[in-house]
Amino acid sequence: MNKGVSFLETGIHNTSEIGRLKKVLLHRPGGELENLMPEYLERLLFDDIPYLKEAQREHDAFADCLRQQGVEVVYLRDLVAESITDADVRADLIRQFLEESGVKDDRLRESLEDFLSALPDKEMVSAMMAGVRKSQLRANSARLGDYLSAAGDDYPFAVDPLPNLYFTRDPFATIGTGVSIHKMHTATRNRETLFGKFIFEHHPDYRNAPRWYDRGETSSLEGGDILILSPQVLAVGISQRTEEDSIDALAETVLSESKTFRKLLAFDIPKSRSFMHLDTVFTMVDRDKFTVHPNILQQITVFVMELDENRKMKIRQEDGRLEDILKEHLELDKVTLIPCGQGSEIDAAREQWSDGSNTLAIGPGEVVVYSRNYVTNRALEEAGIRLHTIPSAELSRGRGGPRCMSMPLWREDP
Ligand SMILES: NC(=[NH2+])NCCC[C@H](N)C(=O)O
Repeated sequence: MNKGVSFLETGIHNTSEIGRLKKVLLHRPGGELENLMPEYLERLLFDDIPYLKEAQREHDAFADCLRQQGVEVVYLRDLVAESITDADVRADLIRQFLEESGVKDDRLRESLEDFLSALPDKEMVSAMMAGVRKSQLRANSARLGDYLSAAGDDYPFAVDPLPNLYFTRDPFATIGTGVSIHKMHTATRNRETLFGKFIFEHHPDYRNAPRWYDRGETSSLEGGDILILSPQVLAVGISQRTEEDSIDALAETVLSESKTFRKLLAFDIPKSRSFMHLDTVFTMVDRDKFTVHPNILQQITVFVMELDENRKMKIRQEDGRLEDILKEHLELDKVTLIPCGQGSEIDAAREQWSDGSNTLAIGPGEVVVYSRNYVTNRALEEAGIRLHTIPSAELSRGRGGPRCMSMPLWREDP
């Protein structure tokens, strides 16, 4: 395939986990983290409140590390702002955003519309991401302030924050030259996918990308569950966040419409908060090497999905060890699994909780990892993997690592 042409056509080229990374989408955490309150943490999928200034410093170190390795970094806020191609698109974005934010009261909605409309594009997108405090609207209009006080509702937000946005891996995913836009498992994250919808409908560089899945579907699918093992083989987790029905639908479109993919391996993993996505327990670090959380290895079941000669989906369960299953389907001589925590049950559990198994490959055998997971990192190094280590004290409090915090837009073929 002519890479140059495909890149110009859809803006996306992502046929593996490990091909040299050329362009990646990040989100620098912003005001949304300062709208976290202890009583709403669980609903907002956080376990603690990161210190924003440090989280931004760590995130900038992540972006700089990628740039130093020749990766072009683009930011979600900028892509959304660049998708606002005219006044109608802008009005549409505001309208849909407020509708999906559950703003029902007319006066409140009008006041929010005024508030957002008065901001320049980038600031408006940041304000949507951060959420809107009622106190910000009160400051804008004394009359609305009286009304809000009279309404007797002491919930402090007119619009909730979107604190999980820095995990750009999840709301949509690039696969081959196309994209799947997701229906998220929780209401908290579902509004994030609206930004994806606008980018892939309006952004001049990305609006031609084929759509493998859409946010209007009824079952949930999240990007942390989607791994591109090779240009032919996709892996998708059946997890706390991704349902079997979604995998059936994704397999149907990707296997029949994409140029290269021939098989989908569905990984059934335990459904729990600490293993929310497949990429929290399993990531690819080289052509034939993977890092995996050893404490759940026995609990993973793999199903193979393929279209037969009549283009009917065939599904069969694989038995045997994970390394043998991977070896067979990736047509390799040998596969090495590198256990998170280097064989210690305790170190594995602790480091997996802070995303020790969640590596971002920027080329074959070369990955970005969190500094705090030093036991796992030693195991990776001993297995011959080259590490780029980034600071992680604050970012890790959101329960996601370097892979969760990145969405590749363009990788070279592996
Ligand atoms: N791809 C990932 N593993 N993403 C991690 C997302 C973490 C986020 N707090 C959530 O619960 O949704």
